[in-house]
Amino acid sequence: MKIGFLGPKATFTDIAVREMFPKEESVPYATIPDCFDALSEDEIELAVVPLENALEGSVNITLDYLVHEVDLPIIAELTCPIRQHFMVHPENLDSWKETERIYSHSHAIAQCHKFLHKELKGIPYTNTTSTAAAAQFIKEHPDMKAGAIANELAAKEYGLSIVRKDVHDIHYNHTRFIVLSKNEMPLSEDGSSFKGYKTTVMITLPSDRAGALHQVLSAFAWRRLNLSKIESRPMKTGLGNYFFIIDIDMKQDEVLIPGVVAELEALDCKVKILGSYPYYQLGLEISKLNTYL
Ligand SMILES: O=C(O)C(=O)C[C@]1(C(=O)O)C=C[C@@H](O)C=C1
Repeated sequence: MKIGFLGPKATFTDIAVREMFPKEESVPYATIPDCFDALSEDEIELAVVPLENALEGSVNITLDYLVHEVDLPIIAELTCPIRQHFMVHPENLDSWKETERIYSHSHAIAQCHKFLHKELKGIPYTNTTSTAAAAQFIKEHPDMKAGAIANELAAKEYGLSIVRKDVHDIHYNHTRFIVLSKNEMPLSEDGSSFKGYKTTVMITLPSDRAGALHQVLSAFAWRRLNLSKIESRPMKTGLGNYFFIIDIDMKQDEVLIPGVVAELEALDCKVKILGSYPYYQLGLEISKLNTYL
């Protein structure tokens, strides 16, 4: 089975894939849309992309592609701990305090705001397509006074020196990744990483109706359906038009979820189920990193 992921080698997404699918072939793609396209065009059977970080919130490009650009179901969700480190080219190790530019994924930069403000105040950032892309760039530019924020595997993969470890603002830093596939794929319910099932729905409210969101939420509430996430995003059809993404804390059944969908449709809402899938909490053991190289 071929699995596409946000690359290059040694992104956090790559680590999530290695943890969840250790025996499968994996293929890096430069951007999140490239992963979606590769799956749509059957170059790969699964795609793994980041969805949400505990400190920085949703990865909007993933949400927007899921809703506006493709029709690909979510078949699993993987949550991984995220540890960010600041690294430079080994040739610049002694002079790292003279860093003139910091490279990383925008989410990673935002997760390390306190460190950057305190130790590298005022140094400009350049956003890259992933943390590992930043590490690769630093490897290829020893002549530049630059550093990257990335993980330990990336430091090893691209031969960089970590000068500050664990520079993310808050200890509890996790990112959720989603696995997409055109085909149903039985995934294991054994082992301690399996945590349960979720169903994700996208809901568009009828325009300008007072109390519409309240009615939507009560359709879930009186059925005692537990919601673990509710998020709104612009419809891209004009200011003030939003859709909602709601995670229901259960597997799709034959009664409650079809009931909620029918009730919402009767309220003139548009409802689309984006997936009903198992979710996993992966613990990244640092000792395992060496086996990935
Ligand atoms: O750049 C990476 O390493 C990724 O896998 C992407 C990503 C993200 O998009 O949030 C994943 C985890 C971290 O939160 C930072 C970056």
